[in-house]
Amino acid sequence: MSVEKMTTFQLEKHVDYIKSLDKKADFDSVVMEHLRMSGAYWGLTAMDMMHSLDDMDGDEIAAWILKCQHDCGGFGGNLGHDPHILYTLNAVQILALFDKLDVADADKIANYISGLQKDDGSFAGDEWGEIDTRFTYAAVNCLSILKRMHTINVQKATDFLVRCRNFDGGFGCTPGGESHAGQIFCCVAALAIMGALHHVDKDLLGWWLCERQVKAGGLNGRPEKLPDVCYSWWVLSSLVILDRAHWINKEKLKDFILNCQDQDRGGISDAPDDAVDVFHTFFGVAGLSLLEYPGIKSIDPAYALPVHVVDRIFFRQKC
Ligand SMILES: CN(C(=O)[C@H](Cc1cnc[nH]1)NC(=O)OCc1ccccc1)[C@@H](Cc1ccccc1)C(=O)N[C@@H](Cc1c[nH]c2ccccc12)C(=O)NO
Ligand SMILES: [Zn+2]
Repeated sequence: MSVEKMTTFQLEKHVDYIKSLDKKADFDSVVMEHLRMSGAYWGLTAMDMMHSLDDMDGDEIAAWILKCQHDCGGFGGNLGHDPHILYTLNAVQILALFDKLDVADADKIANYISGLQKDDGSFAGDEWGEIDTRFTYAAVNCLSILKRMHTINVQKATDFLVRCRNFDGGFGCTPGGESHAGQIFCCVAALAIMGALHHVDKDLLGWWLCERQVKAGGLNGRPEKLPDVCYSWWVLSSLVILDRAHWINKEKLKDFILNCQDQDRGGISDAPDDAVDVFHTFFGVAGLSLLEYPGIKSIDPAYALPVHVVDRIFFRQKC
């Protein structure tokens, strides 16, 4: 049994790592260029959880986001990139972080998203028509934040997700698709936002999810796979929504995530001693947040936004 170096959360190092990203023009930033909107959402949400969103220029970022919007209402992953439902969600999430939802035309965005819903209740990701439960989650999260849920057929959206339920209690990307932690998160979170969690067998799915924890403490995405920090989010957020989070060993998961930090340069990787990236840094901080690690703001397990942001959206007193 190797003695893992016991470590604490290196908050300041992770803040500096994320701030350094914008200036880098290395391989990663080129490869990730088409999903820069997602990268911005991961980095900025992590910054807010670490009490450092004020270090970022919200006005400059909001201006860039609006330049990524097309006439159809959808947002692309970067300037000049085609609109897609995933980046439209990320754009709206970032505006919510900065309390700048007022700069978005909610009706125009809702029109884009509702136009992607099919007769069977499913959602396409864009005009090319790929169907995936990820896109239902993106549609439902985004429209809920914009208060435009009435622009889609919620009952048919729910019926499609139920048709994607498997015998193991999990969900796949389409009916008959095998259960995968990422798809399970999307379906469980979307059902929670639509108030339809009664369609989920919490004990059956809770068992499948807690079985994702390996001896080393980390969580994997499917049976027999290696543990990966991002599954700390996909699996644990689903368990929190199903009220079964106490079925895993939280202490061992916390140590696994802390062990994936780069102690010197900051950032969190998918597994110990791997290269860090902004994606796993976000999902590592979000996992620690769900584990109620001291000094990290709470994150909402369904909206994937800090709780104070979700509260501001839904409970702001209209003066
Ligand atoms: C395109 N992506 C992936 O395929 C990652 C790759 C990976 C990371 N660790 C193990 N594999 N896989 C991934 O996100 O799988 C989780 C998943 C799968 C399907 C549905 C939802 C989540 C990553 C980017 C990436 C690529 C390569 C290495 C690290 C990060 C990615 O953008 N994932 C998306 C997953 C996703 C796509 N659509 C979504 C809709 C809602 C929620 C999540 C997503 C995301 O988390 N957006 O916020
Ligand atoms: Zn991962």
